[in-house]
Amino acid sequence: MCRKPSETREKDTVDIPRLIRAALLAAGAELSGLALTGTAAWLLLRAAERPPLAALTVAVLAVRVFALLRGGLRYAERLAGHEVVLRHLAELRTRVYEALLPQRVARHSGADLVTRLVSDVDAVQDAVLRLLLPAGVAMIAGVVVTTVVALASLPAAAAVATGLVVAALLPWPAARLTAAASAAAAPARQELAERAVELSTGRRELIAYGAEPAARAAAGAVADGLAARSRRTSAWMAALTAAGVLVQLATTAAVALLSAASVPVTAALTLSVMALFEVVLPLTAASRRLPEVRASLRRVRAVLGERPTPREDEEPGPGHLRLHDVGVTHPGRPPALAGVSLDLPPGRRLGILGPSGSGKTTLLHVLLAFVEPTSGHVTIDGRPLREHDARVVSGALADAHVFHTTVRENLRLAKPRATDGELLEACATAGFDLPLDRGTGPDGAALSGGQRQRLALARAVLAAPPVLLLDEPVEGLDPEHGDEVLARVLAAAKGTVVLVTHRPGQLAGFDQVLTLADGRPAPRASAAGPAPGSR
Ligand SMILES: Nc1ncnc2c1ncn2[C@@H]1O[C@H](COP(=O)(O)OP(=O)(O)OP(=O)(O)O)[C@@H](O)[C@H]1O
Repeated sequence: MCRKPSETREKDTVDIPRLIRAALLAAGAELSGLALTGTAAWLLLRAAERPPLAALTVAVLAVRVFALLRGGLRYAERLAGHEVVLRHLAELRTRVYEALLPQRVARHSGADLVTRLVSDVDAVQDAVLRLLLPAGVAMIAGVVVTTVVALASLPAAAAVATGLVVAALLPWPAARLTAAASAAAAPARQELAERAVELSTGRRELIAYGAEPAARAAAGAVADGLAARSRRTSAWMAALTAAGVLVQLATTAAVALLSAASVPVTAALTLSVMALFEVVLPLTAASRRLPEVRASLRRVRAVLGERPTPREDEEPGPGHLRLHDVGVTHPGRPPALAGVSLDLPPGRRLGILGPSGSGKTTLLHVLLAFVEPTSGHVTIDGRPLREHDARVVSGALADAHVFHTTVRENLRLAKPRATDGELLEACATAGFDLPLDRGTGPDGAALSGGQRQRLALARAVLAAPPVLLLDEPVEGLDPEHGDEVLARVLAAAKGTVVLVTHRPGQLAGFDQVLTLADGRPAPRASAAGPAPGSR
């Protein structure tokens, strides 16, 4: 479903007129409630003075009208508020889904996708219904009540205005406190998640070496630390809530003392002001969601701002890669890659050699845009690599994921409309001979290590990208069989090939060899001799 840019921009914001209508209805409902409280208080105290019944008739009628209005307006406000938000959410969810769809494999994990599609979009609902609308309603109700109090007593109105301003400021420290607490807790949360994953995925080794109790205790200690931090934050939040109640009581008492009006009117104003704070004070608790909501909105905007991936019927670019003085440094570590400059016109064959830990995989990850260089830059067909069409650069990585489905579906990831004939041809090239209907098990556990590797290789062959990256693709196979498979894969490859290997013999016929040592190119890059089975 394609939209014109103007149409897309139009849908970027909530429908403002509908939102204002919802805010006015909500403010009407709250003001009816406050008027009901005030009128009822006036009626009780005035009735105690035993006036003629006619003096009470209007108030009796007003109580009924306000009671009906409050219920009716509340119902209308819920309808209007939810209508505006749900309409916007439905539209937004579709657009986020469309924006994520083409990039789901390359850029976001499954959990990340769910977060972006569900929680982040739901945050928009919270932003409007729990924060924006209540804040608008509190403001309208505050102004109206202060004005009404001012008709009876200016000092009392000044006290109400002051109390409201103080109460309206409380959400800010609450939001900052929550943001600071969640930022401080983030490393511990990450550590807990990592420890939980290790406890689960590495349980066999932990049990075999008797290290499971210690690992469990270490995870427990991190969880306890998080709980202690959360209790401290809750204590601060309780203090802020108590401060809000104190402001409410002080303002109410000030109105009772400063009002120069009759006792029934003073009672009506006092109770209305007290009830008014019930509209304002919940904003303090609601504002705790503010940092989370802002982060979600940022993520939604980021997804919508991502460059739309070209459609399947569009031709991908030729894939001319250029690396200019590229480096990658992980925090607190020596550079994993430094000073790598390469020019790889379409059809070039580059071999990468180097001892373990020399940066070979890091370089492939840079070429796939999985890792952002910390220095230098990479272009493809003259544009920044980040903007590349995911179909231009792909390949078989050493730790390629095998999805829990069938061989066929794992292969179709590379080419969704491939026929069984094409799938079998790719399998033959990669030396993979399991039936297409064979289940692969979770994480490919139903396949042997070598079968997983060749399945990943068959997937890369099927994708036939303009730039094919191969990270030690036949390392687990016996050398003779591995060489045969590699020769077939190289013969089938039509475009650029970047091959990482520990065996220089596999690079015969390559145009260029880059040898890495400690992340840096070794002084001389050489052309290699004729290739077995290459062009
Ligand atoms: N995410 C990371 N955080 C910190 N250091 C990293 C990270 N990834 C890689 N490194 C470090 O960067 C260096 C290069 O790693 P890389 O995986 O690129 O090496 P390699 O040449 O592919 O090794 P091998 O041949 O063993 O696969 C290593 O010292 C590694 O420890």
